[in-house]
Amino acid sequence: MTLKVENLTYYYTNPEDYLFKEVTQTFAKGTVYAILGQSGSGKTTFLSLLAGLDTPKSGTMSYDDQIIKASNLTNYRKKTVSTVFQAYNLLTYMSAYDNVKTAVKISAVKFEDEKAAIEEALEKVGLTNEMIYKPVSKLSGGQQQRVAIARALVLNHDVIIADEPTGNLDEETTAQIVELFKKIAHEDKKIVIIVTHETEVANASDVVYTLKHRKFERTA
Ligand SMILES: Nc1ncnc2c1ncn2[C@@H]1O[C@H](COP(=O)(O)OP(=O)(O)OP(=O)(O)O)[C@@H](O)[C@H]1O
Repeated sequence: MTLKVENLTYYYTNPEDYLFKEVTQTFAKGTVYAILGQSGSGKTTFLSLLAGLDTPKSGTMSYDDQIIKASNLTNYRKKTVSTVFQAYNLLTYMSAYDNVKTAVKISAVKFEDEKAAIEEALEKVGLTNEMIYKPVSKLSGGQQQRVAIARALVLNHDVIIADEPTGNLDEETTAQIVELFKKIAHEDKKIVIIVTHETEVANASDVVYTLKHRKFERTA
């Protein structure tokens, strides 16, 4: 399983003001990738292409050697990719359990034992039984991000994309969340791609790309 981009080019309005041009990269399962780059360099834009939220101006993206066409993006988002954001984006008046359950409901995926699947995802990210049934607003930032990660995991998609997932967290919690992403990639054989501006996150990742001068370079 690999996610590949080939000759990917993107600009918002003016082709000469491209953010990146003809980028070719392969993302393999079992690996955590960090994408570094200065503010405004285009990291979030690149992630939005990988997440199937936007289409490139030219070039292709493929998963498992199948080109993902614009007409297939909805399917790709439903079946292959899940996202985690800096701001957690949880329904804070609901419990962790209900947040994950809501994602399952929206996806329309049917589990044989839905409760067990939701509890398993929440347990995997290190939340105790006591934590998962109280309102998310009563959890710490790190715990809330774990809920968001469980929500991304429950559908068992192959690609997990995270945009500054530790941007609101202290150093120690950041290290724990990065360890969690590594466990997910290494043990569950997922592709994990993290946009970050934190060198500690990059240092802990398996592969680092830096978007600099409108080019991607492997820097670790
Ligand atoms: N919808 C949009 N329309 C036009 N320009 C945009 C749009 N979204 C972003 N941009 C511009 O594209 C450039 C790249 O933005 P992007 O958010 O991808 O950068 P980034 O590297 O993720 O930045 P940061 O680290 O600050 O989040 C910026 O100059 C931004 O102003």
